[in-house]
Amino acid sequence: MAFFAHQIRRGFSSSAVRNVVIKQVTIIGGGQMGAGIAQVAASTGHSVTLVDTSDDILKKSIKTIEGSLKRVVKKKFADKPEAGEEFIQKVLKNVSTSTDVGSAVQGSDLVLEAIVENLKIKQDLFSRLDKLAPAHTIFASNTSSLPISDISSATNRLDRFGGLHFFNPVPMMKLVEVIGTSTTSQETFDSLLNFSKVLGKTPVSCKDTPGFIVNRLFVPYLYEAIRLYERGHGSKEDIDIAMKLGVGYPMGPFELSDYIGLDTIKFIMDGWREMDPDNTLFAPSELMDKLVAEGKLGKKTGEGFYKYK
Ligand SMILES: CCCCCCCCCCCCC[C@H](O)CC(=O)SCCNC(=O)CCNC(=O)[C@H](O)C(C)(C)COP(=O)(O)OP(=O)(O)OC[C@H]1O[C@@H](n2cnc3c(N)ncnc32)[C@H](O)[C@@H]1OP(=O)(O)O
Ligand SMILES: NC(=O)c1ccc[n+]([C@@H]2O[C@H](COP(=O)([O-])OP(=O)(O)OC[C@H]3O[C@@H](n4cnc5c(N)ncnc54)[C@H](O)[C@@H]3O)[C@@H](O)[C@H]2O)c1
Repeated sequence: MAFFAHQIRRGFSSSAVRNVVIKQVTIIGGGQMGAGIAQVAASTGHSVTLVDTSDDILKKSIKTIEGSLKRVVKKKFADKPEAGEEFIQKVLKNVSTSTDVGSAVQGSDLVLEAIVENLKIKQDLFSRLDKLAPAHTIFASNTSSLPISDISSATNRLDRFGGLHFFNPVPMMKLVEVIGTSTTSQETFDSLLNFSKVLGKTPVSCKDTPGFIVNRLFVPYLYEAIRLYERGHGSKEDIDIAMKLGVGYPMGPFELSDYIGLDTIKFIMDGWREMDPDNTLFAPSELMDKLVAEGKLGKKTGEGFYKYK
């Protein structure tokens, strides 16, 4: 950590902004990840504004949050259902929704982006936000696979920009990867670390390298699983059982891929192949391409490697 902090500090710019205690959070993108992050931030007393492109999507996000909170209170308030209901209402009160990013970022200490995994779309969003958000506001991206420095390059707040990579499902997964680029200031990095802790998560410090820590190790494993299956070395059911019972993973690679979404996975792999075309690790999978082309994207569409319903 000392070495890493030193590396980060080297890039510290002359910004006058000091440690920001994050109270008010704007989350852009109310999908799987954005809704989960909004839930956890609101549950820990933050004032959250969730932004998406339509009111219908935002209604669905709030329904998802409500459903997940019900699962949380079932355990947390097992003997006190009234207290559980009170908790849910209190948390929901902390979340407001908006389709207007301009007004949503006013007064915000942190803008956390969890929209589609597309560099150009993320850059366009942040470039716009940079002109609208207060000077002290920290920007962060939840990207799984894009360099944070490529996203932040669309802004003039390089010292107040970092990565906060959460894991799916956010309410259950304890880890947050905190990513500092060579220009992220120490103050910004510390604010993001503290924020992750206040959310009840365990942060780890990462450099802005492909896949950070988890996905750098995880992607080769997932991809080798699909190749094993394509070569006929094992059924997907047996590969899943093997990894659950042999290594203690809660989900096998095919179950997990269906859970993450095959479109997200394909998007990430296609992007990495574009950046490093000769790396055999990122070679395309016929089966994955076929499933995505057929709209079999995993749990969310009712079918992926497995059928649901
Ligand atoms: C195959 C080839 C593919 C190649 C592709 C390569 C490219 C890959 C690219 C990477 C993609 C991006 C990845 C991303 O950047 C990073 C990630 O997020 S990776 C995903 C990490 N997540 C996991 O690994 C999840 C592992 N699974 C689990 O931990 C558990 O299975 C689970 C999800 C917690 C569910 O638990 P289970 O025991 O299985 O099932 P239950 O339903 O009984 O749940 C247990 C317990 O948890 C409560 N719960 C579950 N979900 C929620 C929720 N959303 N909100 C609230 N509570 C929840 C549930 O109620 C249960 O509570 P209990 O009954 O015990 O009180
Ligand atoms: N799915 C995962 O397991 C996972 C895990 C960690 C990180 N991530 C990353 O999190 C991000 C979001 O992933 P997700 O799975 O939640 O995606 P998702 O498709 O579930 O949600 C994305 C949401 O963003 C909205 N959106 C798109 N463009 C927008 C814009 N310009 N302004 C406002 N809203 C916009 C969409 O309407 C959608 O509701 C991606 O960068 C992804 O790589 C995903």
